[in-house]
Amino acid sequence: MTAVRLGDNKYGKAEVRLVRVTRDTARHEIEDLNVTSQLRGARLEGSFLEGDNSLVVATDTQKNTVYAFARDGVGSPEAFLLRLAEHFTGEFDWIEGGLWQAEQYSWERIVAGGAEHDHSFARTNRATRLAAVQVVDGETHVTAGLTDLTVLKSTGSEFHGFPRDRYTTLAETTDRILATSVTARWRYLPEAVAAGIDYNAVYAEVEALLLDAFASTHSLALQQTLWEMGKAVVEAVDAIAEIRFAMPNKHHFLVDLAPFGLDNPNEVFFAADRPYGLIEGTVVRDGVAEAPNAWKDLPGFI
Ligand SMILES: O=c1[nH]c(=O)c2[nH]c(=O)[nH]c2[nH]1
Repeated sequence: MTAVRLGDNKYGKAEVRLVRVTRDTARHEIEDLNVTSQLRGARLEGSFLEGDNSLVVATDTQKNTVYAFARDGVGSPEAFLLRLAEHFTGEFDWIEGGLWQAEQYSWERIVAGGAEHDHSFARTNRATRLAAVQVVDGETHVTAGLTDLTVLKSTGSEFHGFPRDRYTTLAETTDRILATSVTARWRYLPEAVAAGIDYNAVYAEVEALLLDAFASTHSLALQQTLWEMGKAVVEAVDAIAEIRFAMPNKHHFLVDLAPFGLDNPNEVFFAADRPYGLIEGTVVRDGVAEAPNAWKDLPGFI
């Protein structure tokens, strides 16, 4: 008979949509999140193997806990997820760990009648903020990040010097469009987490550093731009141990206008959506211990 066993597992409620309005004054604040809570524990095996639900903290209960905790405020997605992690692992002794994730959508105040409005907002859609708290083997890891940060340089990007073989058709260029949609996740040093981090301030700082490095790097390859962006973050923010990137190269091809008797001095492009180059890399602070568990089950990263 074939022997089988239950491998890695976790369970919970995915994509709990939460909007929290803070209305202590007439000037309201909003926090708009998508929260996922998943629990792990060796004793939960019975729920998979036999349908024994005696230790299953229902996914519905996890969802309710998210909303109940929001009554006391969110503050930052990282702090909110840490509260959830501490609650589930503290309240139920068989819950050994889990993965708590959040996306946060950004809104800005509408300017109405020349002034920022107190309670009207517009979605900015610049990037989606990411946060994750991972509890594995009694250790807590906090990662933060962003996705869909779409950026483009209309010059200041070259790509040449690559090997040519019989399948190579790509022309060398000293002036091309460089465009990408950045997904990045960075891991906070455990000692910085223990000392306390202003997660919202660091998020704003990292987003600004990424944009600054993308803009100010004269790029010889998207790989080099990735390195410069990561290096800027790790050098500037002491609390960050490493930053990982996934960057699609959103190719823009010069359109041949010669059939129409026109030249095209790098002005008219076809924005292809696929295939795309996919450049991934990690920039690591020298001397810090690796933490593979921090990245367990996080989408999009090796
Ligand atoms: O920045 C780039 N890196 C590559 O590895 C690559 N390969 C390619 O065809 N174009 C590019 N651009």
